[in-house]
Amino acid sequence: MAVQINPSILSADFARLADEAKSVSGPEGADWLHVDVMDNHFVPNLTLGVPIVESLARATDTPLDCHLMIEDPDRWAPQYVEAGAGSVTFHAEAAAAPVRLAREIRAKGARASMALKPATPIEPYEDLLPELDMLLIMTVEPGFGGQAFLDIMLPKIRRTRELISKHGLQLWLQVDGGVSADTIERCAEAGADVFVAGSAVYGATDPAEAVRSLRTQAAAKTASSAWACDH
Ligand SMILES: O=C(CO)[C@H](O)[C@H](O)COP(=O)(O)O
Ligand SMILES: [Fe+2]
Repeated sequence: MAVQINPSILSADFARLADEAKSVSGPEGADWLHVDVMDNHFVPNLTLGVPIVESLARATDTPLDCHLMIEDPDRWAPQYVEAGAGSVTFHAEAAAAPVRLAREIRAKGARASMALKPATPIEPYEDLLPELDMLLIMTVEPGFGGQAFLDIMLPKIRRTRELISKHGLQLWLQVDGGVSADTIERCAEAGADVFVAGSAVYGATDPAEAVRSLRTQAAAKTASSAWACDH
């Protein structure tokens, strides 16, 4: 699979969401738009919910990648599929029944994805990987944009890529938090193929150019990485 760049609207102007979405759309633009849903319980911040995702889905052709940093995703995640999300990520630490939830998200027609906070290891979830379309490794503590990338997550990205290869799975490996021109190559080399970037895209003078440039960097590193040979 080609590398994918998913700008996070957490760093966009919330009063101009439709325009901000359009600013990164187009043939060489965002593969997905990353939508951070925070409930001030699972994380100490509050962003947006189902009605805004519904409006955003109508306002852009770019598919929505909803990252749910919320308690009780078992109850809420299916509603984000109904709101128009093409991919829904719930947190392993919050889901009561992750297998049942992933199956429900898929049955409703979206890609099912699970996220791990920095202190959550991948190993207990090895047997669940076939139930997922994407695994998200957080490279900051979830809750806020603009934080520094945690280099200590690189071994977890590598181990996860090894598990994906070992089981011959197609699932995508996403990284989220502090991904920028300075850090994206390390993530790509370690085995990530889907890159969320908030401040590195919406903090740039030209967000569309930032997407293109990040993709070029990641693709070059992926092509020269050992893990990509059997990808
Ligand atoms: O999930 C998130 C934070 O919890 C965001 O997606 C992430 O932080 C993106 O912002 P940046 O690229 O500026 O770190
Ligand atoms: Fe996110």
